[in-house]
Amino acid sequence: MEREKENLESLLSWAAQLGISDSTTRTNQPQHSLSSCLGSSLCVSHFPHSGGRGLGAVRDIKKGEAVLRVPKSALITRESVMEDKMLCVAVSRHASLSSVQILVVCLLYEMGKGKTSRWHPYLMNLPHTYDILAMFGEFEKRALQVDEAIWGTEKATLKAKSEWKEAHALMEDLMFKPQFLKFKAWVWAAATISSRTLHIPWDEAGCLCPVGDLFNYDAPGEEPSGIEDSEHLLSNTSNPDTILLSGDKNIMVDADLLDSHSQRLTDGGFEEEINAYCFYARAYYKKGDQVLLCYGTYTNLELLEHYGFLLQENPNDKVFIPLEPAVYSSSSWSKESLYIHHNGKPSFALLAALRLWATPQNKRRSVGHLVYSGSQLSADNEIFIMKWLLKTCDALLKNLPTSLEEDTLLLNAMDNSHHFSTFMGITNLMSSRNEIYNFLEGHHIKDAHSFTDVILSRKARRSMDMWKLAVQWRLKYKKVLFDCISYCTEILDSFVT
Ligand SMILES: C[S@@+](CC[C@H](N)C(=O)[O-])C[C@H]1O[C@@H](n2cnc3c(N)ncnc32)[C@H](O)[C@@H]1O
Repeated sequence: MEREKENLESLLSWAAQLGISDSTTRTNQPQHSLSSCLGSSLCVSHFPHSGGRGLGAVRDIKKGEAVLRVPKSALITRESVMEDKMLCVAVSRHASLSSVQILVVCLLYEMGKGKTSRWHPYLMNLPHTYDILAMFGEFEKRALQVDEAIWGTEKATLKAKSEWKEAHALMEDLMFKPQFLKFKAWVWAAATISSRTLHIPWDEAGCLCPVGDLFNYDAPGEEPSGIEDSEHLLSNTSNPDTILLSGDKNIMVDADLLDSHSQRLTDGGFEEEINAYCFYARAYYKKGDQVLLCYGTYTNLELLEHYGFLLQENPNDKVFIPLEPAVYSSSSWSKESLYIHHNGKPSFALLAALRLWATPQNKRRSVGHLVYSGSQLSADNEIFIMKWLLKTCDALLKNLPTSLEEDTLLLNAMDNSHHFSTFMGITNLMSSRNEIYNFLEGHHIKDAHSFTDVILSRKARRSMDMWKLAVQWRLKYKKVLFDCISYCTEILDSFVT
């Protein structure tokens, strides 16, 4: 704890010397006299329920106010790390590596320099572990229960493994110490890059931004000009003028639509004129509030994949349900647009595609204009698709190994796991306990005489943290299906009365 505090203090005074500042007066000048780059607008604080370490407001802050500036010279980019000639020459011999793989190698290279790294105070403050999907072991992966999420985890692990293997020769050329050559080191560095880089216009790999990467995440709101409208536009424009938003989440939208709503998906950006990364308040904050940053639009599974957390209330969460091939082929909606919203309502495109699919083939052309405007076609058509949706969601829920109630109980047990006997006591109330046995077996506590004496090892604790994320994710998934059933029931009832 004491060490953490010291590390943070050196980060903040080092940052002041580099010209990083939260002061409202604009200067990129180093502030040698200051012991901290913060204090005018922000301070580092702990927010246990929304991200842990983060940035809090030290005064009331207005929406749109500048809250932090980080000069270009402080950023870790491929370009800045490759000022090191040896690294630059070695990288040039491995042209097939992606920009992100090279940035991961750059980070490990700087870590290997220890105290001689120019970013040492920053590197000392990086998290030691991450709970991203690629870190999930077999047990945590299975705990997700839903095929789509299990495949996502497998894909993330395979991707990390193959990227590490491809970069191995470069890391050997650079004579990395054995601990930096390990897969574990690679996953740590790749997770750091995935969860902390910010967009810069000159390098698709992005940058690590000291102090700027202490902002925790806030989801973009549920504005009517959001993705739902964008989907609508996409499938109706023959040649959409597409742009790319939010890092590697390739959401294509009509540029005119975006301009017209002047929607800002992030609250920070690199500003050429002042050669610095600048951050602006995305909301009004009272003194003491956490000041948040929107990194982009993510579902909970994507948040788990890239950042290792999920949101209890995520307006951008989606649940995909299995659809018959004929649903996809009956309309031009993209597969990605056919989902159930976080609140249980089917997406505009899903409703439209189902309405069309439930229409006899020879009548589809004549109702096309109604479908694309979001109108119901007939009472029979609407009742049919609502019954179909309800049945599909119900079957999905029934096929999962645990119920919504059991997951709620399990999460409650996990929240009390500091007393292991309490954890066991609560889980005794669950009807299916296979998962509990697997956890106990995996961590050699199955045969403990008394659970009162059990203290979880560090490994078991980490596994429980990831298991908890998996249970939170599947519970959210189940809630969405459950809410969709309620939505369908309500619509069906409205036809009866
Ligand atoms: C850019 S860092 C933010 C600062 C970070 N909390 C730290 O201590 O360094 C992003 C990481 O913070 C955590 N995080 C950010 N926003 C969060 C939120 N709303 N809820 C939970 N964790 C969050 C996640 O671990 C994520 O990978």
